[in-house]
Amino acid sequence: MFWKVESRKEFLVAESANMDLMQLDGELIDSLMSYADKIDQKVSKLKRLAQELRQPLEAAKGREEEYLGNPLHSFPLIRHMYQDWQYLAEFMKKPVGEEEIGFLRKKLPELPWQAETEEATVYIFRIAETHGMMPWEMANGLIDNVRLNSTLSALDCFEVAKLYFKWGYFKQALQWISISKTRLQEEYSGVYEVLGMSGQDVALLQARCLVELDLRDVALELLVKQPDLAEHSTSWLDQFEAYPHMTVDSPPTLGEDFKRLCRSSFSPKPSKLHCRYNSTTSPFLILAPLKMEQISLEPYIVVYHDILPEGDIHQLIALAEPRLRATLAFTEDKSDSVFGAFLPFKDMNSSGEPVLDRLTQRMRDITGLQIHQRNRINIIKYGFGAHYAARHDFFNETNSETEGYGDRMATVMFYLNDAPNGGATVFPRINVKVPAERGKVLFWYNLDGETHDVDPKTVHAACPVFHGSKWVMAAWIHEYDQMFIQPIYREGKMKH
Ligand SMILES: O=C(O)CCC(=O)C(=O)O
Ligand SMILES: [Fe+2]
Repeated sequence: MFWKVESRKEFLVAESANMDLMQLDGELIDSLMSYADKIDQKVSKLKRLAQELRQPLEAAKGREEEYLGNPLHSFPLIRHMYQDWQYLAEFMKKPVGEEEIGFLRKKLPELPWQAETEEATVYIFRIAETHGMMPWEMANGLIDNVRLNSTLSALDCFEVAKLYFKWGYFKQALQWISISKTRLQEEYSGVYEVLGMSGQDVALLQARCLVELDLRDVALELLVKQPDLAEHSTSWLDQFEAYPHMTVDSPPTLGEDFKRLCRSSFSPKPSKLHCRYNSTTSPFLILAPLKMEQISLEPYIVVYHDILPEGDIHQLIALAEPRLRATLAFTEDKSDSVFGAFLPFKDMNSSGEPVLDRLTQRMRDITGLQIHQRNRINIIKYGFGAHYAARHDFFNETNSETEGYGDRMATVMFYLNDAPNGGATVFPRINVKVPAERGKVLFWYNLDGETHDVDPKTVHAACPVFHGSKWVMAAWIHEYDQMFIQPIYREGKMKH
């Protein structure tokens, strides 16, 4: 797996970036209001002028000849006609609110780009898919039995519909369009048109989806009802048939087991494993035994509870937050799984904070293994919709990391906050789900303890977070670092 830092995707993961975005939105709205006020002022000036200019005409009504016989009437008329209209032409031509337009133009490059907006739409898709939510449930803020205090607007739903259409999911696209239409209130249709969503666009996308689903008749019925499309409705449909939709790229694939485990409806079978106090892994534990829960024996997976002191968590998050960068994680087969903000430990370690030493020591105590503060410790923050696609932590191949330190034989992960809405770590092959709970530590071996054969059953993923965020600190523990503490080593079958 490779990491790539993508600074433009910040909006998707960093609350601070979104906060900046909200603040900018506020400034732009203020500027829009001031633009409207300026137009208002011009309009009322013009109306007042028109009223004043009309007065002599009103006074003369029905007795024009007599009226104009008075030089104090005819002179003003001539002067007015010669002078005033020239000035008025100038005044009418004068642009209004140039400053505000300039401000908006200047800010446009700071706003999210299309790629980011699409990515955010993909998050909606991923959450809907993972939790098997119907479009209307998502649009009403119902996710995995949790009711969020928010809804999606007509424009939002239309954007999601376009994404489903792009991927060739015509039925879902139609559902999203129909929600969008019900949210498109008549009185606001003019407003929506300004924002790039006309009734015509909606009807055409709807008709196109219907044609793709071999429902030309229904599509025709729809278009003839649309005043601006009725006349050419058949030629639209002919065109849609002649040029069927070409599916461009594909939606992220989410395994069935992944989805099943991520849902709150999943309840694990009672296991024969149990909880106990561990006081044997390292000398430290004799003094301070830790509450340990066995999750699986093969592969070996355990959870420790109540490990991290509040103060350390606070310090760590405070240290990491300003340094987080939006990140893309690359694997060989999947190149685009953005999953959150990420901070390599070495970037943070330069600050020489004692909390980092304390936490690394804690990891050593828990695992009984050697952990070095190189760049193998990461802090990850998952924002809305962010997840971690299923993969193993071992490489089972020769690369610069395995050559130098051996493979990633074990993983230890601290949950730094409660993430009750999504965010669990799941091992789809062995039906294991570990909810993200503050202060908990998850530890597992990726390789067989004796032979160091890779264990494909350790494939794991992080469920998308659909409300709030999830913070973890994870360390990959390497084989060669254990050289002096693990003398027993038998050659395995599957070793690279
Ligand atoms: O965040 C999680 O639950 C999984 C993270 C993980 O697998 C890793 O960092 O290796
Ligand atoms: Fe992992």
